[in-house]
Amino acid sequence: ITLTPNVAVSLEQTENLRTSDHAQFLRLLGMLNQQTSSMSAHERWQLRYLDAWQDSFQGDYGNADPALQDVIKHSADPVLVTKASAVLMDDMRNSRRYEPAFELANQLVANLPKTRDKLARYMVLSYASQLLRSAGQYDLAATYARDMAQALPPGETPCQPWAQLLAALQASHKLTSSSADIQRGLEACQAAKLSLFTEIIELVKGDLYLDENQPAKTVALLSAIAPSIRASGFHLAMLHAREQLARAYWKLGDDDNARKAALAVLAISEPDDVNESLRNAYQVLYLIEKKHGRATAALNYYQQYAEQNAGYLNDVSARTLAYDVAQQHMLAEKLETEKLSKQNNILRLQQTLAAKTIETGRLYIVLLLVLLASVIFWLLRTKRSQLHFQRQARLDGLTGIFNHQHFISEAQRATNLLARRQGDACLVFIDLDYFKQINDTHGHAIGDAVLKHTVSICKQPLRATDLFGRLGGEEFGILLLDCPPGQGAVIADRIRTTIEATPVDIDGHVVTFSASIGLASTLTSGYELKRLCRDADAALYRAKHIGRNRVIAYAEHGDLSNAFNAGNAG
Ligand SMILES: Nc1nc2c(ncn2[C@@H]2O[C@H](COP(=O)(O)OP(=O)(O)OP(=O)(O)O)[C@@H](O)[C@H]2O)c(=O)[nH]1
Repeated sequence: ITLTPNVAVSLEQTENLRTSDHAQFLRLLGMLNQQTSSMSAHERWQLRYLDAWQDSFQGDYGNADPALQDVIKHSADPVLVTKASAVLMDDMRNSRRYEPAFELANQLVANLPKTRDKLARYMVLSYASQLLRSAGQYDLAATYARDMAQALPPGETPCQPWAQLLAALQASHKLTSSSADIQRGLEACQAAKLSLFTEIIELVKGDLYLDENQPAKTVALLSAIAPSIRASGFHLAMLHAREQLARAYWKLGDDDNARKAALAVLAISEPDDVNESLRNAYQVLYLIEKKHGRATAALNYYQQYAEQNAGYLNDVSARTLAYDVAQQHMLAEKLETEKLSKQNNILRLQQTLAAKTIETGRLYIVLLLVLLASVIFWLLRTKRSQLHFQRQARLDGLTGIFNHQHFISEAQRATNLLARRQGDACLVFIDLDYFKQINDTHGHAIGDAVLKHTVSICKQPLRATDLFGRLGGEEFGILLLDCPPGQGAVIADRIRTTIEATPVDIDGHVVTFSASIGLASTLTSGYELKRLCRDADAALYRAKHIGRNRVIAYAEHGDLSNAFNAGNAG
C-alpha cells in the first residue's frame, strides 16, 4: 500500500490500518510525517492525533497525552476531539489515573447520542466498556460491547466487540466454557484473522475450564494456542497464558510443570509490576513450596503473593472508588442542573405571571373603558329619548307646534317676564271657518292637510321669540312679543288674508277656506294670561258672530270694535 496524492484520503486509509495491519500503519504514518508542508491545518491536526495514537499504543503516555490534550483543545473538529478524548481516557486507565478516566468517560458517554462518526463512536464504546469492566461494572461493559457491534466503522469486524463482550460476561459469571457465544466470538476473530483477540477469547475459555474444574482441558487449550501467542508477542496474553497454565498444572497435581509455568510468569515481568497474573503465579509457587515442606521458600513466596494480592486488590478498589466518585460527581452535576432548570422554570413562570398580570390589568382597563363608554352611551340615549319624549309631550302631534298645555305655560312665563319690564304683547286666537264642512266634504285627511297648511301660513310673519300653539281642533294661538296692538292687528290680518288667498290643493281637491281671528293686547287687557285669553276668545267669538273671515281686536270696557274693517267683509 502506498499513499494516494490526496492527503485527506491517505490520512483516512492510514487510520483504518492502525489495528488490522499495524506494520503498514507505521510505514504510512512515517510517510505522512514527511509531507506536513503540503497539509492543511486540519490535516496536520489529524496527523498529530495519529502520532499520539501510536505513542499511546506503545504505552508512551508521556508523549501521547500532551499531544491528545492539544488536539482536544485546538483542533476544533468534534470528531477528532472525541477520538482523542477516547484515547486519552484509555491512557488514563492504563496508567491508573482512574478518577479523571471515569470523569472523561461520563462526558464521552453523555455525548454519544450526538456522536455520529462511526469510528469515534466505536472507540468511545470500546474504551468505556474496558474501563467499566475494570471497575466491576460488568453489565454496562457488556452493553457497550454489544453497542460496538451495532455500527462497525470501516476496517473493523465483529471480532473485538465479541472479545470485549465475552470478557465482561465471564467477569460477571454469565458464561460457561460450552457457551455458543464463545464459539461465535472465536469464529468472528478467526475470520478476521485477528490472532490477538482470538487468543483473548481462548484465554477466557481456559479460565472457564479452570473454574469448572477441568484443568486438563485448559492445558490442552493452552498448548494449542501457545505458538500463536508466542508469535504475536502480546505481553498481557503471554503473562495470562503462563499463569493459567501454572494453575492448571497445580490443579492436576503436576507440581513441576506448575512451577515452571509460574516461574515463566515472573521471568517476563518487571520487578515492581503488580497484577493479577503475578499474584496467581506467586500463589501457585507458595502452595507448591508449602506442599513440599520448604518453609523458607514458601514464606518468601507467600510474602510476594501477599504483596501482589494487596497491590492488586488496592488497584481494584481504586478503580471501583474512582467509578463511584465520578458517578457521584455526575449525579451532583445533574442535581445542580436540575436545580438550575427548576430555578429557570420558576423565573420563567414568574415572568409569564407578570406578563399575564399586566395583560389582565390592561384587559380590566379596556373592560372598564367599555363599561364607561356603554354607561355614557346609555345615559346619552336615555337623555336623548327623555328630551325627545319631553319635546313630544310639549308638541302637537299633527302640526309639530306647541300643544295647548305647553303654549299656555310658555305664554304664562313670557307674560310674567314682560310684565316686569312693561313690554307690549298681543295674544291672537285663530279659528278656521266651517272646518266641519271641509272634513265632511273632502274627508278627514284633507282636513288634516288644511290644518298643516294653516300652520305654515301662520309661521310666516312670526319672529323667533313669538309663541305659536294649537289650542285644540282647528283653533290656534299666537303670542306676539314686544308687539303693540296696531302691529299685532296687521300681522293677524296678514295671516287671515294669506289663508283666504291660498287654497289647499291635494290630489285635485282644491279647498278654499278662511279663518276668524280674535286679538287681545296687554295694553288693554293687562299681563294676566287668563284675562288675555278670555279677551282674545271674546274677540274671536265676536268675529265669528258677525260673519267670520275677519280680525277683531278686543276693546277695553267690553267694547269690541272691528279693527280692520277696511279689508274685511261685514
Ligand atoms: N281633520 C281634522 N278635523 C278635526 C281635528 N280636530 C277637530 N276637527 C274637526 O273640526 C271640526 C270643528 O267643527 P266646529 O267646532 O263645528 O266648527 P266649524 O265647523 O269650523 O264651524 P265654525 O268654527 O263655527 O266656523 C269638527 O268637525 C272636528 O271633528 C283634526 O285634528 N283633524
